[in-house]
Amino acid sequence: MSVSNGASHRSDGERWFITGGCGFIGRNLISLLLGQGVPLGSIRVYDNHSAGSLDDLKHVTQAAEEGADWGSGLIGVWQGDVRDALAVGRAMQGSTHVVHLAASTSVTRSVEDPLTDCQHNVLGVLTMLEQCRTHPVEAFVFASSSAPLGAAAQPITEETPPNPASPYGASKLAGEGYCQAYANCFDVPTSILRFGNVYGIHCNHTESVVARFLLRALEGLPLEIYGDGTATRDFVYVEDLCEAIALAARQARTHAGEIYQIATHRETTVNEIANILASVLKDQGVEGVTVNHAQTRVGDVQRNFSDVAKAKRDLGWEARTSLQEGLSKTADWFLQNSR
Ligand SMILES: C[C@H]1O[C@H](OP(=O)(O)OP(=O)(O)OC[C@H]2O[C@@H](n3cnc4c(=O)[nH]c(N)nc43)[C@H](O)[C@@H]2O)[C@@H](O)[C@@H](O)C1=O
Repeated sequence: MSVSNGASHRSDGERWFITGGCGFIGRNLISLLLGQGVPLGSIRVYDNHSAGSLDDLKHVTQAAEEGADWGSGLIGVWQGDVRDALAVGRAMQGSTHVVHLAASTSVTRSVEDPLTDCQHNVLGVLTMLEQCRTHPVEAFVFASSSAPLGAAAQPITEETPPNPASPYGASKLAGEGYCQAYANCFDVPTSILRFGNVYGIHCNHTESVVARFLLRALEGLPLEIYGDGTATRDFVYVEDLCEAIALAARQARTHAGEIYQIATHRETTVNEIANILASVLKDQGVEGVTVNHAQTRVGDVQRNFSDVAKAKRDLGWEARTSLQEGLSKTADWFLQNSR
């Protein structure tokens, strides 16, 4: 099957509501939707400004304004907490496609403070789903992760039994459960996407390995590898991931309650990431990148990569960007924006 990832979709009548839309993935999703022809006034962002603000969004488009209304010709940015049912209910009025990206995304922070992780990730999604029960929508896309699966046999598939290795994995698993329950019990068209390790442009998420490596290299500091660097992950380029979000949202009614792994089926070690980045940076004039080793983190799994056949079969999606190309684009963006 040839996969076009939905480039020519008609977007008439869609009104996108993106929680966490000022953050890394949100900014890229907005950029993709605008490129697909979704009008500015058909996109609304709901964000607590913890990982991004209106100013960050302005790297993607200048046409965004606090509180702008649907159809105003501007992206509306509404500030609020996803656990605040009243505020989120008000902001969501009129939306058709909800993408729930707002979350606490750090495995390490979840180990330090499991309760806060739970409050953001579990109560957050539940509050959003409650709103979709009372204000019906065409789609509710939930940003999950491979973290619910923990140290499972590799590659993981949608059939792999969950066994979270961290509170973060547990909170994402609970979110998946609520999405399935709301699809089964209340007919909310939920789509659960388990993201691989996302990297790419417009990233200010300084805790993920690619961003941290780049920021340190550009400051002339050694890359810090936790453990011996043989841990593996499945790195997916953010633009590819956003194509999957848009496709899943537009097909949520057909596949309500389904889980999809959104990654590349390629297993890459942290050492390989360090090596590719060092060579990409060298090509761009940043020489002499070095590496330090630090202790392994609690809650980390050793191996993780995903079978992605189900997303290709049902959604018509597959990742298109090679690791070399994606890391090169990412390094380029950091060189231009982080100094
Ligand atoms: C799917 C899942 O993906 C992410 O969780 P993560 O896999 O913990 O991501 P990470 O980028 O923190 O670590 C990846 C690997 O890289 C190792 N590592 C080495 N050296 C450094 C280092 O210097 N920094 C970091 N951060 N990691 C390092 C680290 O020990 C681990 O083995 C989240 O986005 C999460 O939201 C999510 O859903």
